[in-house]
Amino acid sequence: MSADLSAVPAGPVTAVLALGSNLGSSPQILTDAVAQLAAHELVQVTAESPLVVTAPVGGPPDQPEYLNQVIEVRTTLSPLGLLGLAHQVEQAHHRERIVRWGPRTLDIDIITFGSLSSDDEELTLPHPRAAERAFVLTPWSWMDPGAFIGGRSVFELADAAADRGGVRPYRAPAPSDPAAPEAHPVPEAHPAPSGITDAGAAGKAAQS
Ligand SMILES: Nc1ncnc2c1ncn2[C@@H]1O[C@H](COP(=O)(O)OP(=O)(O)OP(=O)(O)O)[C@@H](O)[C@H]1O
Ligand SMILES: Nc1nc2c(c(=O)[nH]1)N=C(CO)CN2
Repeated sequence: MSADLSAVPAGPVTAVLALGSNLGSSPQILTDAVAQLAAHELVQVTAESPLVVTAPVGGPPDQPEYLNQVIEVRTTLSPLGLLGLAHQVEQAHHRERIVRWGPRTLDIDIITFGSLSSDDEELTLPHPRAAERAFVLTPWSWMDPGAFIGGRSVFELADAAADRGGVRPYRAPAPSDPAAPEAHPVPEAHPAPSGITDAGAAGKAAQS
């Protein structure tokens, strides 16, 4: 399939994004990331799932649990423009790619972009592993119980996913809660995240 991933859509397209973090102050990182995506003039965040705590799937066995969330956006960015924006937001949170499926401050995957299909390695749509990941499907089904991916019900896929038992709702700790989890330490000291700009987002067009 060869979709034109740089094409700016004629009108707003609904896309589903999955966010994950297991290094640093994950609840704050996800909150900031959604705000940074929403701050782009060509992106509107139209729905947000609850946060979920999830057991790591793949990668190093000793990595911390993840905090995951799924959001829906309406955008007039091109598919690659939206990917570029996702990468900018990841970089603002010092995402490093060291080990495949290794721990990260922030990961943003594009799960669907309208009804687009793409087998391009740079941007595969729908996301090739989303339909088997409860850490994506469960929060997505809570946000939108009628959602489909690849013609299949997200709700039913979540129920069938091998990692479904590793997903639970996130409960924000009360400030005085002795069980409040520590933020997962990030290996190196990093400067505060910088603001997100349009600079790297391809396919930018005037809002329609
Ligand atoms: N649907 C997609 N969403 C995000 N990135 C994608 C997608 N399809 C392909 N990619 C490409 O995958 C590359 C690797 O992405 P990343 O390092 O975030 O993978 P990952 O999140 O660790 O693993 P996984 O792809 O299994 O979720 C990116 O540079 C990007 O170009
Ligand atoms: N629980 C969980 N496991 C993962 C996650 C994630 O976000 N949550 N992301 C991965 C690569 O994208 C690999 N494994």
